[in-house]
Amino acid sequence: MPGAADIVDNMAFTFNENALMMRSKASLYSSLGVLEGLLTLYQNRLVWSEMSNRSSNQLTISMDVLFGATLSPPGKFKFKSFEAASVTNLSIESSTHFTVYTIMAREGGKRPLCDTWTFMVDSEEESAMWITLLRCAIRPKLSEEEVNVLVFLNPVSGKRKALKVFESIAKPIFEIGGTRYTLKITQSAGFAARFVENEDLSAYSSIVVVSGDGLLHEVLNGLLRRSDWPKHKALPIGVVPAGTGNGLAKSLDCIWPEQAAVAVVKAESRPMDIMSATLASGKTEYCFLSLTWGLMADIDIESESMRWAGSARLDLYGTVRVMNLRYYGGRLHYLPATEAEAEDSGAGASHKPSVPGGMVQGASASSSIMNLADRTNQGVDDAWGLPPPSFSSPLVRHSPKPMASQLASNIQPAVTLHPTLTAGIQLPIAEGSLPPRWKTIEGPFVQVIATNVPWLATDFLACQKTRISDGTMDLVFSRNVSKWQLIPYMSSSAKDDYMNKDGIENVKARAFILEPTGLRTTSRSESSLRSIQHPEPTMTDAAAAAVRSGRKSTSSAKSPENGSSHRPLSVPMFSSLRLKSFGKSSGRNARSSSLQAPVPARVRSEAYSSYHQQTVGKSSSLRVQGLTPPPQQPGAANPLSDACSGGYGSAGSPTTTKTTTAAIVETVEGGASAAAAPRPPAQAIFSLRSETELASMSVAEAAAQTTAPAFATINATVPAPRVTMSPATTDAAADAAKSIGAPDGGCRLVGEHGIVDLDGEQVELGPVKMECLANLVSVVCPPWLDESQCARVGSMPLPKIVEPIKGSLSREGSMLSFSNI
Ligand SMILES: Nc1ncnc2c1ncn2[C@@H]1O[C@H](COP(=O)(O)OP(=O)(O)OP(=O)(O)O)[C@@H](O)[C@H]1O
Repeated sequence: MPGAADIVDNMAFTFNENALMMRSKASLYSSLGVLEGLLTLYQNRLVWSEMSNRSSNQLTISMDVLFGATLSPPGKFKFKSFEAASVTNLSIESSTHFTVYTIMAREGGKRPLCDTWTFMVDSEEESAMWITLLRCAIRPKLSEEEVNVLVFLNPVSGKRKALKVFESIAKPIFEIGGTRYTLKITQSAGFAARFVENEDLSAYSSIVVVSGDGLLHEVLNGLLRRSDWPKHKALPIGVVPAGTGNGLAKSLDCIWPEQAAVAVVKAESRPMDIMSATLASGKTEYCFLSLTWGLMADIDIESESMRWAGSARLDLYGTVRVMNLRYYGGRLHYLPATEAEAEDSGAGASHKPSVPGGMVQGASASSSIMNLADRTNQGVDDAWGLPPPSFSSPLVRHSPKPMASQLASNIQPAVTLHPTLTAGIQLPIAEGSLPPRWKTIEGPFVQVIATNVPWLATDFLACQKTRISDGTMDLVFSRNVSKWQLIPYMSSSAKDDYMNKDGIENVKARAFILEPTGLRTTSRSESSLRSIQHPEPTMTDAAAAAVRSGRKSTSSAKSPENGSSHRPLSVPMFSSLRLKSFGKSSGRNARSSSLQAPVPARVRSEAYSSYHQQTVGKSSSLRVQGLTPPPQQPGAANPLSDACSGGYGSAGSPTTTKTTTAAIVETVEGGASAAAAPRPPAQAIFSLRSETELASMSVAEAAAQTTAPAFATINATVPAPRVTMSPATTDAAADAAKSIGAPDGGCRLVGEHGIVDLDGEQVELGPVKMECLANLVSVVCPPWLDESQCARVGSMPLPKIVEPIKGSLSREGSMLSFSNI
């Protein structure tokens, strides 16, 4: 029977950018019993291979689906929930066993599958090291010490279940994933905004809300009101959905709280545009979701009193409103996106978000985590009956398929938009006064939606082709349309091909100005529509307040002019204009803005890279514009004004906001790359020499000679980042390493990104490696760790010697292949 060493000796592996981080013998708890094997951690996957004469099962877990690692008690455990798993496993201080946690998306929007895999290694130290390195691999951008997530929880979100969602799902997932957090339960509306506006945020690595879109809107605006906001623009912001509409979470394909919590653990982010809207009062609000005027805003705001119905309130009241359509007088001026912009964002775009890798989807609070034994060979029907996606039969390597939403990882920054697209345009807009390329559409309108995301609520697909970081927004509007034409659009069955047909018009725009003329009618008869073409807008606060409180008196009044069901209102009546998400909370915000707003009966809005909340402007009293950057400290760089130098429609520096794969948002000046830029690789202290070479020289000599990267000289036996040295040389090695600044603990860095000569072909080597000389266990020092952090990893108690890795390189494809098992 071949031993482990024989098997490993005969391994042939294809070397690619997937760097090896650790490998040791490990037994896997499975339905077949405890199987002996070899566990290998690569940067992008965890591979376990059985070492047995009888069978040679193999398990490959992609890092995309792996979100946690904890010590665990001996034996095979079946957990009923994340909470149970965390309570049991996190109380363990040392063990030779550890468990890894996976989560995978399922088709059809079903609750994701969660799973656990338990391994046994030779020593407690080795087990601890596995946990450390697994967590490094799961969240490659941040060390555990750097993570401190500021969590705001709105206890009154949605059906008031946010606390339960947090306690039973998010919190245990954070803990399992080694993610420190600071929880703030909001005491009132405005609590979170005040906190982020005034408190020192330097201790936090990201901000996450457990709520709907409304609280996120609050947080974004609080953040952008800070005088030092540019300092925080790269702070990721995310949402664990627990609200009513949850439009952002849906648009990010992250509607299950588990998915969102896992995304937070992984600390990955993606860019997102922001829309700025300036109210008539001069107050600027930032939105990440949409701006609605007319039908949608009415539904949202006027159904506030039906919050008890959860998200159904939007459907229920939506039906009422569609059956009793209102028509609003107004003009919509917009700057169309250029053909190139429209092509970039529209053609072939999916409503599925593009999400960097690593986003995984989760399970429910009531779901339980089960062991392999409970799942193997079970069907997919059982949410926990994972048909072992990663537990394959011999010779069939199975890599769990990344979730469907993991599309392009190279999210492009938002297209540069000029923050002065509407500057210089005077309101009211006189005939011919708009700059070139601007277009005007006359109302009356049933609705105008400016959307930055496809979904405004979990069941309302507003515009399938909208993309959250293309630097443009989609205007979707309806004018002379009947309720019957609207129904298909209002249902979630609306697809792209529905646009620009049957009364649903859609254009891509870079900026727009909405100029309500002050009238609302419930009739679409020609005479009614004609009669409101040129109303005399006047506005009183009382009337605005009536609108904002959703009273319908004005809309139902008879026209004194023609006796039809509409009439020019005694005071102009405007639809709600909502900034924010399709949630009620935003309505409150919107209303308060409106109340303070003076008369101007125009709305001006501009997305330069907008946060888009379903922002609001309820009524003529709102004026929305996207031009005013948040106040800044003197001398501070202002990405908004810096980008203002061109004329109308000209491009300037991109100003974007980022969100996570799941839900994380962060502002970035100059595009996604600024925030996404990897940390510089750790400094190379040693270069790696071939085994033979090192064996023939003393450690001190080797240390002295290997101060420069020398991967080009390395031959094909090198990719296993380890060399064999006798224990006698260990102390000397440690001393030598210390003398040139290598970390304590017998570990040293052995190189940085470099090139190896592989069968005559130059192959790029992965990240910096750290070699632990003391016991020949090699780990890769991830590029995001600096030298001292590597030292910390290296100084951990190290496992016993594991089998040396030998073998030869071959280029037989991109995946690791085992030739002999
Ligand atoms: N403790 C609190 N009491 C009352 N209101 C609060 C509190 N905390 C936050 N709010 C406000 O509640 C509003 C509702 O927000 P949230 O978005 O969380 O829920 P939702 O409206 O049900 O969901 P969605 O916005 O997705 O439809 C927010 O605008 C926020 O300002």
